[in-house]
This record gives sequence, C-alpha cells and structure tokens, in this order.
Amino acid sequence: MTELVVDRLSFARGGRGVLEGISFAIRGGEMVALLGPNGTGKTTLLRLVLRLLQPVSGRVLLDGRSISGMTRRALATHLAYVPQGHGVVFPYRVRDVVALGRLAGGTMLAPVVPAADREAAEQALARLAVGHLADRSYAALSGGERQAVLIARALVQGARLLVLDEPETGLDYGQQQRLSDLLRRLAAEGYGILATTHDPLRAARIFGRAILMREGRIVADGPAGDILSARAIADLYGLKAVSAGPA
Ligand SMILES: Nc1ncnc2c1ncn2[C@@H]1O[C@H](COP(=O)(O)OP(=O)(O)OP(=O)(O)O)[C@@H](O)[C@H]1O
Repeated sequence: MTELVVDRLSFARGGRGVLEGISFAIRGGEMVALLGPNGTGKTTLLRLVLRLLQPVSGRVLLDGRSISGMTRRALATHLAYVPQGHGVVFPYRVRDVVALGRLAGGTMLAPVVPAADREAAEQALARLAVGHLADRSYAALSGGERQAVLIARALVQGARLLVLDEPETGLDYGQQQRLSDLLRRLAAEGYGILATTHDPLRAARIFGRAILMREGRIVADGPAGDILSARAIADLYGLKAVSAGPA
C-alpha cells in the first residue's frame, strides 16, 4: 500500500514564508480534501508533493523513501497529478491522451503508441465508464468528461496516489456527482486521493478526511464531517456565519 508522508515541510518565496511546518500522512484508501482561503498555500503544497518545487526544509516520503532522490519515472509510478480539466487542451484523440500517461516520467515521446499502452488506455477508459469517448477529440469534451479522461491517464501511469487540483471546478451538479462517485470507487479500491477544493459543504459530505489550511499552516486535520462544522468553516474563511451547514 502506498503511503505519502509530508514531514515538517516549509517553503518560502523571495524571503517570504509561504508554508510553515506542514506535516500529514495519507494512506491508500483515504480520500482527503485540502481546503483553505485563496492564497493560503494549497497549490504550493501540491507542487512540493509533486517535486515541482523544492522545500526550504522538511521532506516528502513515498513508502518511506524521500522523493528528492527518486527518478521522475519512479515518482510517476507512485504519484499521479490530475490537473484542472479546463487547463491545457490537448489536440489529440482521447485514447492517445490516456496512453500518454504510460510515458509519464519518461524522457521522450514515442512516435507510435505501443499496443500494450493502447490496451492499458482502453482498459482505464472502460473502468471509468468512458470507453465510448476513446475516439473523440479531447478538445471537444465537456469538463466532466475531461476530468474522467485525466483520471484514466493517471491510472495508466500505475500510480496509487492521485493528487487533484480543484477537480470540481466548472462541473455542473450531475458531473460533480459522477466525479465524487468515481473518486469514492477508487478510494474503495485502495487508491489514496488528495484533492484541493473550495467547497467545504460538499467536502464534508464526500471526503472521509479534511485538512484545513490558513496562512501557510495546517489548522485542522481529521474526519471531514466532524471538523467541517459551520463554526469551523466560518472561522476558516473569516465569515460571521455560514448560512447552510453541512448536510
Ligand atoms: N509563481 C509565484 N510567484 C510568486 N508568488 C506566488 C507564486 N505562486 C503563488 N504565489 C504566492 O504564494 C502564496 C500561496 O499561493 P498558492 O497558489 O499556493 O495558494 P492557494 O491556496 O492554492 O490559493 P488559491 O485557492 O487561490 O488557488 C500566495 O501568497 C501567492 O500569491
């Protein structure tokens, strides 16, 4: 089982502290929401976990090994990043976008997608119930379809920990529900899930655990339904009150 450990991580930009003493661990099977006001350091934390930034101090461990010494390919077999679906738009067919996940951490793009990689891509799309999209152009998909395709791409990478950046942004209610069901299914299969979100009420219902951040520090970490009380949400976002409490 893959375990991610973030150990006393600190980060600064231009001499200004951005993250201070961040520690937590995530195991396979856990579904963790990362919440906090704009500018609090959530994306910076994800970028440190993905080794796209270097910490000032502290470490990130995957199955007990520091990521600082890992090859890109080794890192990619543990950890997959699912960016926002409305970000980069690939001018490729869906099956090729997914198959490219097999090259994550590699040093070159293969001119022709090998048959085994094509097969893995088909299986991942079928598993996420979007096999019918395989021959469509990725650029022509809806936001929810793109998220599913990007998750399929993460799965063919072989990674057991998925890091998602605001996966619900821009999705309508139905697509949000389908995405939640999908993430829950993956967690039940043993995948570890860490996702940033700006929707605490939804996080309280859907995620098993929440980590709340404010001004570069973790201020709460525990069962989402418990720690995302109306009072805690109001405090986190500097509100007098939250009009609708968690369902
Ligand atoms: N490339 C950059 N150069 C300089 N400062 C940056 C850069 N990226 C982020 N910051 C700053 O670092 C701090 C943390 O930003 P970060 O994007 O991690 O916050 P966030 O919690 O993800 O915010 P949001 O919810 O708005 O996405 C903020 O003060 C932000 O202005």
